[in-house]
Amino acid sequence: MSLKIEHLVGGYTRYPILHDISMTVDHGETVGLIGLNGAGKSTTIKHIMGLLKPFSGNISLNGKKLEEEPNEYRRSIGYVPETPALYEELTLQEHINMIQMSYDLPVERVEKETPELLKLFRLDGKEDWFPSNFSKGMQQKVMIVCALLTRPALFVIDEPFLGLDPIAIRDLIEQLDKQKARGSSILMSTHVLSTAEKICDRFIILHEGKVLGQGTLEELQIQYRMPSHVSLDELYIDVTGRGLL
Ligand SMILES: Nc1ncnc2c1ncn2[C@@H]1O[C@H](COP(=O)(O)OP(=O)(O)OP(=O)(O)O)[C@@H](O)[C@H]1O
Repeated sequence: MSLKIEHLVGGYTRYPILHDISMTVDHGETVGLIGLNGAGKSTTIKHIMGLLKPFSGNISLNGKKLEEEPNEYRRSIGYVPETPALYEELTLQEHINMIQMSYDLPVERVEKETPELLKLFRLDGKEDWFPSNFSKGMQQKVMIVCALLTRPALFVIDEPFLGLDPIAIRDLIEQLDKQKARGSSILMSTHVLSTAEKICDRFIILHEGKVLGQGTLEELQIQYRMPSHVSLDELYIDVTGRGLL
């Protein structure tokens, strides 16, 4: 699955937040979307998810825009938002059942994988509980389990590491690796650059609604004339610092 964003101008009101954003996430690739608070990461993700309409520009999955094949487009993406969105009146098991039905997932596979994933994320035994009463990190895990069950072609994950404990982060990374080995692509926004450096193939640096740079760490080091020992953290602070001047 490849995601292509071309010359996206977008935002919430008539004043654009994103200015001429172009980027791609290729088949089987993990791309890190990084940028300061307010840079436009979540806004970009909301446009990809079709929650906001572009003022101009195109967003396509395997060449198809959301308007062309809305169901196929939406089913191809597993979205884990920054703020978990759960149904107050549904139990954990009912959330799983709803995902199975709405994505028309094979029942046997869901019945086999659900206990494994719930155990992995230490949510086992809580099937009859209401996730709306869970802690923020536990709610995030419910969203992650639901997204993993759908085996999407593209994972879009907003700030995956902020609410999770270190064991859950390790387990999430392992699960994403497995999905990637099956050919899924991953786009994640994150501030945790040391982890992003380990797991992302490429990075897109957003700054004030514009793409300041993109590429592998090596390509960014060359682009910004920095030595090869410079970490993503150091590079990012230097580059965004220059952008702020
Ligand atoms: N619902 C909204 N309505 C109007 N403007 C918004 C809304 N949400 C965000 N913005 C504005 O859009 C800009 C980009 O915000 P966005 O949430 O995309 O940043 P971000 O890069 O995800 O930041 P963070 O790292 O803090 O999550 C900010 O100036 C913000 O004030």
